[in-house]
Amino acid sequence: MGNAPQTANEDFILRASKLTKTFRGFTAVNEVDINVRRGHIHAVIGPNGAGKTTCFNLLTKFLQPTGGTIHFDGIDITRRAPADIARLGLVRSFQISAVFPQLTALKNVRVALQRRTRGDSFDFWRAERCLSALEDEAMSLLEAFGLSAFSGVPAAELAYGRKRALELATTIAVNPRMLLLDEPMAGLGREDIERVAEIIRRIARGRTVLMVEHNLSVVSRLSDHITVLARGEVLAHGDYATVSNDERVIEAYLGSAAHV
Ligand SMILES: Nc1ncnc2c1ncn2[C@@H]1O[C@H](COP(=O)(O)OP(=O)(O)OP(=O)(O)O)[C@@H](O)[C@H]1O
Repeated sequence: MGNAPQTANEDFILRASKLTKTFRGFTAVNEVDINVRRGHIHAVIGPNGAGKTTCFNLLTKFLQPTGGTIHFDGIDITRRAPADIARLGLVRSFQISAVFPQLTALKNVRVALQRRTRGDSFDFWRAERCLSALEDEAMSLLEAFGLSAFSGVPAAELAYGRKRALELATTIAVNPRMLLLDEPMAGLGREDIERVAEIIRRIARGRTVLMVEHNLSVVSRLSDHITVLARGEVLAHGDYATVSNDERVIEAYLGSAAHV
């Protein structure tokens, strides 16, 4: 379907329209439309310098757009602050999680669960007794993320892939409606990639995921819908078969290290 227009009555949880970002006269993102369907895993891909990271930072409100609008579940969030949209349920990985290296995996998840029930602020003076009430829930989250054997291990001592899994577990603990992941596979070896891909698949049950990802093999297996950016503009969108057969996409990737 390439660049076919998307109709207004489809159930999009996130809608970015004509999103634009200019840095001192250089337009890094130019009138980009991204519509993310509720319950989908949506990937944003593109060759180096395409504007993916800038787009991600615009959607998570870490950057203010020069132009365009962003709606989350019908609410105009174009001018909202990151913490504000996190409260609405649109959460960037590692925005909330902040894994504490000296705390065990279990304590990290427990603190994150406490945060869900108490909102944004930590209250370290809360009785240890109260935190213990969340122990069972924390253990089952660790189990879901393949970390139960590491519950007593300080986060700092976990292998890289497991640390990534813990970060995702603490993000999910706050129960976001939509999760935005910035290159979740970056720096991971083959085995960890499989593990994290499975975690993302599980996370996506019952919520929406948008990810910027370089690993096209992962994108092809995980994504329901893909937006391809090149030179700050949307080149194509659709499922993997559609975009990977698009002449303009193939051309944009030629000469870059990755091929679709
Ligand atoms: N703060 C900034 N100031 C000036 N130019 C910027 C800034 N941030 C990004 N750019 C430029 O905008 C363009 C898009 O960058 P961006 O990092 O969004 O691309 P990307 O698709 O994420 O690239 P990569 O895959 O290499 O990470 C690049 O030309 C980059 O140099």
